[in-house]
Amino acid sequence: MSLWAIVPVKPLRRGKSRLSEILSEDERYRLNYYLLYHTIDILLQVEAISEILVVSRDSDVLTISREKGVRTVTENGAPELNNALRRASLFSKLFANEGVIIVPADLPLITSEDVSDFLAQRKEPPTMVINPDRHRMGTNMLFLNPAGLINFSFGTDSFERHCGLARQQGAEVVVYENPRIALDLDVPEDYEILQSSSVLPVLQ
Ligand SMILES: Nc1nc2c(ncn2[C@@H]2O[C@H](COP(=O)(O)OP(=O)(O)OP(=O)(O)O)[C@@H](O)[C@H]2O)c(=O)[nH]1
Ligand SMILES: C=C(OP(=O)(O)O)C(=O)O
Repeated sequence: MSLWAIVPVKPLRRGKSRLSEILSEDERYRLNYYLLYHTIDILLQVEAISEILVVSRDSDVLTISREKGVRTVTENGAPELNNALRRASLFSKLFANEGVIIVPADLPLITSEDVSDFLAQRKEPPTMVINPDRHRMGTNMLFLNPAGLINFSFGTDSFERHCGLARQQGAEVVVYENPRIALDLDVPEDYEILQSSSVLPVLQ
């Protein structure tokens, strides 16, 4: 039995561009580097996850990930999150007979217990577990079983869209709302919330 985690990662010098008002390019690079390590370290501790797959077009991201002992897939085609996830999913669904969990690398507060608790919500397939962002608009964590249950549709207002797509497939949808999973680091306001929780030592 096999449950795969897929982690999409933008090039370290390009990711978190919406923070460019408050962080220099070097600071954003260091932040992205920290978030990549943090995400892999957390996922390595989650017992229910059998394989971790990082998808990126950045050779440094792929090298770091392999050094940490996780699988990688090189993104191809137009640089876009749903394309990258589709490619990783094509590979993982050959093996992931217990489904896939999508974990964006910009959830700085998550712990391995949060991921385990999220996965504990899964039902018999077809099923989807989803944790929206703190505005209940975006999608911050997604579990699908079977792995190809829906076509990924990340982007503006993806929370309701992902729920609708899964229901169209007759899947049982569980909405899980853990506030740590709900905090993704997108805009300066998110960064201010994080600074007050002292979880980003690399930039302090
Ligand atoms: N492989 C891959 N990952 C992506 C791509 N776009 C976003 N991601 C990753 O998907 C997750 C969520 O992305 P966003 O919240 O949009 O973060 P971001 O793209 O770094 O942020 P901005 O540059 O501010 O738009 C992060 O782990 C990103 O690194 C992409 O085109 N390819
Ligand atoms: C891509 C998404 O969000 P963001 O880029 O705002 O993190 C999403 O939630 O579907």
